[in-house]
Order: sequence, then structure tokens, then C-alpha cells
Amino acid sequence: MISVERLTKRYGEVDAVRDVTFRCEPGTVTGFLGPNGAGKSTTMRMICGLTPPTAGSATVKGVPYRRIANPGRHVGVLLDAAAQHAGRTGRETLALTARILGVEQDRVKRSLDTVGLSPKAAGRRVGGYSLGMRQRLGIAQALIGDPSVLILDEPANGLDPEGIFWMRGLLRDFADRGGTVLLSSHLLREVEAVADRFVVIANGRVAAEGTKDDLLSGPAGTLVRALDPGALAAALAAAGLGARPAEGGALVVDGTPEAVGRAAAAAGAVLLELRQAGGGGLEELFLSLTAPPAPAAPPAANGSAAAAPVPARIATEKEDVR
Ligand SMILES: Nc1ncnc2c1ncn2[C@@H]1O[C@H](COP(=O)(O)OP(=O)(O)OP(=O)(O)O)[C@@H](O)[C@H]1O
Repeated sequence: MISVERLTKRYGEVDAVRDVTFRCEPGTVTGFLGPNGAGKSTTMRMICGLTPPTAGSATVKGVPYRRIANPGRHVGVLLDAAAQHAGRTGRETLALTARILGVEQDRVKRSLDTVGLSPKAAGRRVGGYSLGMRQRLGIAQALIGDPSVLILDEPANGLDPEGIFWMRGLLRDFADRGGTVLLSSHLLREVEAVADRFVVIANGRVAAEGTKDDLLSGPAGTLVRALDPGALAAALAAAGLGARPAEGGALVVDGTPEAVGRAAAAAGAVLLELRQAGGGGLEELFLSLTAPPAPAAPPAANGSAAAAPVPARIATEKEDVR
């Protein structure tokens, strides 16, 4: 079990993570999703005791990570596959990890077999590995202590399609045997096939959380796209219809297609698309939750309420200050 309670991390003026709360249960894979810079890595680093939170707390198996004795026997962590010693061979890397964790050396060969690194590859220096090979080695390192929890940050980066398929099978099997998996990605499709639950983070905050069915059962609204997004935004605001941005400059509006069509017609806004939202499934929902805000409406000639921008539920991504 991983438990995250109101985790917050501030870097100067930047709120990298704000009030993030979620749980990962044994026997499940939790997909931790969000666009670049959303706060996934910072959250995972706080769970693993590498970054001190500004506020809030996180526990793994009921204990803060830093207080777990010999944590590699309980929690397998892969946060950055590129951060391995380039001068050691893959086999040496695992042999050293096995010694540090106090597990038998025969686990080295088993782990190499599990992740599909051949004896020849294992004998090469890590500096010559591709990113995909480093990911496999990192996963072997995470698994060698036979943990019951896995925390993996973008583990599919650099893996080819066969490698991604293999990794999904490995994680599914790990969870089906009672393990707990937290898996981050900025690509929904990468995790959709393996995750039981999703935590979607945008701009440092949890934007949505739940199973696929939970996420898709919410009010869908109407998807609309106009030739002039600003004119549409003004028309919706004038009609008192709330909206949030979706993919390709579209909006998802809290209202029926008829109400949206009437509002657009009244303002003379030309529509390119008008339909019930939600048919796009999880991907459409993910994109709408993590999209930048809708364009602001142009000021109305008479200075009426039509000048107000459509309220967007999701704020824009922060500026990267690194
Ligand atoms: N050490 C740091 N100092 C200052 N700002 C930081 C630091 N680490 C992260 N940030 C900022 O915090 C925000 C969240 O970054 P984070 O790396 O957690 O996002 P992410 O969701 O993992 O993104 P990606 O998918 O690109 O890895 C970003 O705005 C980032 O610039």
C-alpha cells in the first residue's frame, strides 16, 4: 500500500505539487498520469524520501520510506534509468545491488532473465547501453530484492513496442500476485492497457482519480469546436454555459448540444463540430483534463458579460523554472 496525504512541494514561487492525496492498494496497478511538468516525478521523489515535502506526508506499507529498514527488500524503485554507473557492467550493477540488499547472488541471473537481458548484454558496460536496455536493467534492480511494492517513473521511455508489451505483462503479473504498483507516464495509452486505477495530475494538482469506469461515468457535456474560438467562448459565457478546454481547440460545455447550438447561433458563431462529449473515452477525458485553458473571449462592444472568458476548470501548466 502507498498512501499519499496532502503532499505539497514548493520551489520558490513554483508550486510543483499542491495538496496531492491518493492511495495505491495491493493487487493493483495505479497509472500516475499527467503532461510534462505536471508534478509526477516530484511526487514520486517525495514518496521515496528523496525530496522533502513542503507539507503533507507519504507512507509505503504504513511507514515513511526513509524509516523502512533495508527498503529495497520492500519497495522496488526506478526513478531515472539513465542514472546508472556507466563504467560497470549490467551484471556488476545487479551483483552490487544484491550485496547491498543482502540477497543471494543467484538472484542476479534470475533478474537478468526476467528482464530479458542476455548474458552477452549483461557483460557489457552500462555506458554502452541503449535507454531501453537501461530501463530493463533498472527494472531488474528494482525487482532483485523481491519487493511487494514497485514505484516506477516513466519506465517505458526508450522501450520498443515489444519491450512495452513485455513490461505490461510483468507489471500485471506482479500486481496479480498481490503487489502494489505505482507507474507514471505522460502517455495515457502506455498505461491504459495495464492500470486498474488512474490518478491524473495537472499543474501540480490531482485533476481526476478512479477506475476507468469511474472516470468515464461523470457528466460528459457537449463537445463543440468553432471557426472562431474567441467568438464561441463569448457566446457561451453570454449564455451562462461553463466550459473546459479539450483537444484541438475544442471545448467541453456543461450543457446539451441544443443549448450550445442555440448560444452559438445567437452570436453568429460558425461551428465545425457539435456532439455529445465522452465518446472519445479515456483519452479524450485525459486530454480535456490536462489541456491548457480555453482562449479568452474578445471584449464585447457593449462591455456586457459576454466579455468574460469561459471558466476553465484546469489551469495552465506552470512555467518550467529549472
Ligand atoms: N529541483 C527543482 N527546482 C525547481 N523546480 C523544480 C524542481 N524539480 C521540479 N521542478 C518544477 O516542478 C514542476 C513539476 O516537475 P516534475 O518534474 O515533477 O513534473 P513531471 O510531471 O514529472 O514532468 P515530466 O513528465 O516532464 O517528467 C515543473 O514546473 C518543474 O520545473
